[in-house]
Amino acid sequence: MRLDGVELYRIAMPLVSPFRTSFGVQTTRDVLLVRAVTGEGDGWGECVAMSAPLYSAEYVDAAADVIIRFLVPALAGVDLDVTTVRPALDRFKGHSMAKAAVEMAVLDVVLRARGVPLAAHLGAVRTTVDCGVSVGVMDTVPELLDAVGGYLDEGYKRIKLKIEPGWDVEPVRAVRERFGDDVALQVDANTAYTLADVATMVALDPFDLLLIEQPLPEDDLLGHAELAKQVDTPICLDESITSANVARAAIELGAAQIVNIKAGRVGGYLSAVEVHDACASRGIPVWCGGMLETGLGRAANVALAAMPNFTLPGDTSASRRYFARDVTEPFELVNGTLAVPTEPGIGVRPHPDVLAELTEDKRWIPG
Ligand SMILES: CC(=O)N[C@@H](Cc1ccc2ccccc2c1)C(=O)O
Ligand SMILES: [Mg+2]
Repeated sequence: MRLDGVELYRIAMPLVSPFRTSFGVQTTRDVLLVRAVTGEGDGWGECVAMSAPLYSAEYVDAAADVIIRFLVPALAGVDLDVTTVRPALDRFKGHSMAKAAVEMAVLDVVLRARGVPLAAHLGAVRTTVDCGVSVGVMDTVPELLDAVGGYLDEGYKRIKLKIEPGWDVEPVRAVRERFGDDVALQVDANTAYTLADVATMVALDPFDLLLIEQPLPEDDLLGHAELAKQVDTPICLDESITSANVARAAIELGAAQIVNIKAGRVGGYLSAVEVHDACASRGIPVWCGGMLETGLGRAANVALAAMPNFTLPGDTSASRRYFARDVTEPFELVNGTLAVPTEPGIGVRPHPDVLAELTEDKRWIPG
């Protein structure tokens, strides 16, 4: 299968409510979609980078540039297949989210042509995945409790609270006091603390959290290993885990007892499988992280989250958690789960009218 070319779509998706984390507030999702066109059909990929390099070093304009300048040209003349796309892209350093978007589009077009669902290709063992929800930093505790109550009423199986210095122990205590000890509860600091804050992390121990996600900077594996010795709550890494090699190192160092897997962060869904396998062979449970994806990335994430070692609820929330209207048919929560797509490839497509309405820029790159 040869690549005729790639169409890039830049779409702006307003969020249903501002989403605040330790690295800033988001009100709109700035999305880059990749449509791979071949003689046997087309496939869709989604780049999960943000507008600015706040979560990681990548940002949308840079992803578009590296796709146009290097990644699409690298696929010219390649016989597109699930085994040829990564070697063609891996010549280039970094730009994991850009690579993941291109790889996802190629996986989609190839698997659609073969009539194989992505979930089947990845080795899914479930037909539904348990869903958690990520709750932003709020202005007041009452506001937070209202938001958490609403998500619990919707059926989410796990609550994740964003924390940062000054908004950590108090909101966690308030949620425990209001909703009890049985609610599955975890926190995500997005690298906002240092080892000097160990007392704050220890102060979270009494609340029986499932995990503390990425408390320290993404390059501080030894710091996380030291912190893990001083706190009872398991340490989960997100930003730090950029490949299966780093996952193995983090686990060996005792820096991660749990891993959040995001295909975009590790360079694609095939790399995500490698991270899954590296964790599984070391008895480290994983869960599927979220980057406020549209239904396209959400479909692929749900397929990934159906793999055996994804044993904790992920951030694969319903479309309505973020968007009043998704570019695809919305993913709806049913008894706290999302259904794994069963159609070939990623199993979903953008609705043409919605895509046209949301598209701010479109660009064709010949293969
Ligand atoms: C669901 C969740 O908490 N995701 C990320 C953080 C995050 C937060 C906000 C975002 C806004 C735009 C794009 C990506 C984003 C990622 C995390 O687990 O660390
Ligand atoms: Mg995180």
